[in-house]
Amino acid sequence: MPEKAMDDVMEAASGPHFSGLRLDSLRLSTSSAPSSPSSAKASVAGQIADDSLPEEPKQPFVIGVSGGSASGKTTVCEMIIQRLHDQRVVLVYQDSFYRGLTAEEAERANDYNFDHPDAFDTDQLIECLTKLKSGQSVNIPIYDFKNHRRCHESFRKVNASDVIILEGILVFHDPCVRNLMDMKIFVDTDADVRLARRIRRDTVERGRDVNSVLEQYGKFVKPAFDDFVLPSKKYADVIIPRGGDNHVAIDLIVQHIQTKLGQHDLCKIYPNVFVIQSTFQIRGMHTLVRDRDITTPDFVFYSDRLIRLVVEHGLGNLPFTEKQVVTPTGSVYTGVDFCKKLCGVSIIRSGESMENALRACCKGIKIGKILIHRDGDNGKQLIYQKLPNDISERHVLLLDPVLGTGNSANQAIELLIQKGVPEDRIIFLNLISAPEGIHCVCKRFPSLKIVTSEIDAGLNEEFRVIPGLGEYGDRYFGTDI
Ligand SMILES: Nc1ncnc2c1ncn2[C@@H]1O[C@H](COP(=O)(O)OP(=O)(O)O)[C@@H](O)[C@H]1O
Ligand SMILES: Nc1ccn([C@@H]2O[C@H](COP(=O)(O)O)[C@@H](O)[C@H]2O)c(=O)n1
Ligand SMILES: [Mg+2]
Repeated sequence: MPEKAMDDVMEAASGPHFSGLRLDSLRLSTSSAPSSPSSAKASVAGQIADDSLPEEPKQPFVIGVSGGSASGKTTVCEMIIQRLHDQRVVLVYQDSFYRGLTAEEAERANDYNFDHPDAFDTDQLIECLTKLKSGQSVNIPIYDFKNHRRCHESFRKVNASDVIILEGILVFHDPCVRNLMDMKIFVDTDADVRLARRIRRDTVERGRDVNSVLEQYGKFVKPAFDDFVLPSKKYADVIIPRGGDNHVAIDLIVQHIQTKLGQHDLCKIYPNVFVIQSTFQIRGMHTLVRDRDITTPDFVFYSDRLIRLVVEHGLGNLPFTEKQVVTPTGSVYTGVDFCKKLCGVSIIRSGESMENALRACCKGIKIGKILIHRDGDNGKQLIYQKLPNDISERHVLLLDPVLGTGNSANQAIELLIQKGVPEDRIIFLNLISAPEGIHCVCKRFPSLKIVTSEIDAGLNEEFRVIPGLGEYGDRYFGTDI
């Protein structure tokens, strides 16, 4: 199997995006960076015990979606995925595990019962699902409904995810498959609606004619539904009447999944850490800025968009006073007045990339600067600082797009506190944050707020954020070439 072919069908929904905390990559535990990678590793156990985190890496949440053919299983799954936009979700089709007919069988495909459990390679399905559940990536076969065969040249590579959805007519039939599921959903749609949809779909998408669809339905699909699919409905935790039309049921299911998955673990530990609500737009922008091949203008453009969102979110954490205005209709509108005593402080050099967004949101805002030398002296050397004289009376938005070890951040925050800024008046704005940096800053300054757009997996041996986006300042200011 050529490597390229596998890459070509790389699963988009499970791409290189790690917004969840991975305990296996949590290496740093003390409130300052360890002096060596080995000491970092050695401190893992202490950190986990300290923060009451579970010792095992989180297992993905597995959802089974069953129902008759054309009941709307795929449609329901796609709606769930759309609503779970801030989680990594992967959809696995039982259909991918159809055994595939020999040339001889394919000639008499009309006599083949595709609705019987034996038509699927269930052992292979169990192997794939078990691997995915344990966090490994898998190659899933690609099945062609037109010629009833598997594509032997390529696979669909599916990566580890937070949620795995397995859908298919018989996913509740085998007890071993059922036992891998955390939640079972049955899509219940009237038989006549299913048949009508199936005729339309199979003639349009699966290369069939109406007569063959009707013949197959009477001979195999309906009897198998009665013998295997319907009896498996009793295993369902949730039954969705009317499939994708039932928005109430789908919303309730999504809420349940979100509760099960919970917030980011670090937000539970540190209530002052805020990760902005993810959307496909935000994930798309992160995908672009993290791509090492993006051009500098595009990097700047999408970073600016993301930074603007972080800044707006950060401003939303400032205190406000009630204010009433009279509208042109003569009515009174009761709203709020912004907090006026503000200033920005950028940590040179990459923090300066966030100044424009701050200026765009807060007209005429004062912006101070701090330069900290990161190499040598364990990153604690303050080289330069220029801050507004009245900074102690202001709320401070501290700007640095990447929170790595937390050493520079702590140095900057220390300086602000020395200048008389109360800790709870500092909001630290990041684009991406490493869990190690969050621990480091939040342990030392528990009243300070951190607002970030994504929390990454961790730091590597060189204390660089992984997956991260490289040297932010160089990429933003075009000095990386
Ligand atoms: N609520 C719905 N309203 C109209 N058409 C639908 C609805 N749900 C599904 N369909 C259509 O019916 C066909 C079968 O739906 P699909 O979700 O693929 O079913 P399944 O995965 O259960 O076989 C598709 O062509 C789909 O677009
Ligand atoms: N070569 C094949 C394989 C399967 N089928 C039919 O597909 C149905 C399952 O897919 P759904 O998306 O409808 O769940 C199943 O009822 C098989 O009859 C086929 O026609 N040809
Ligand atoms: Mg389907």
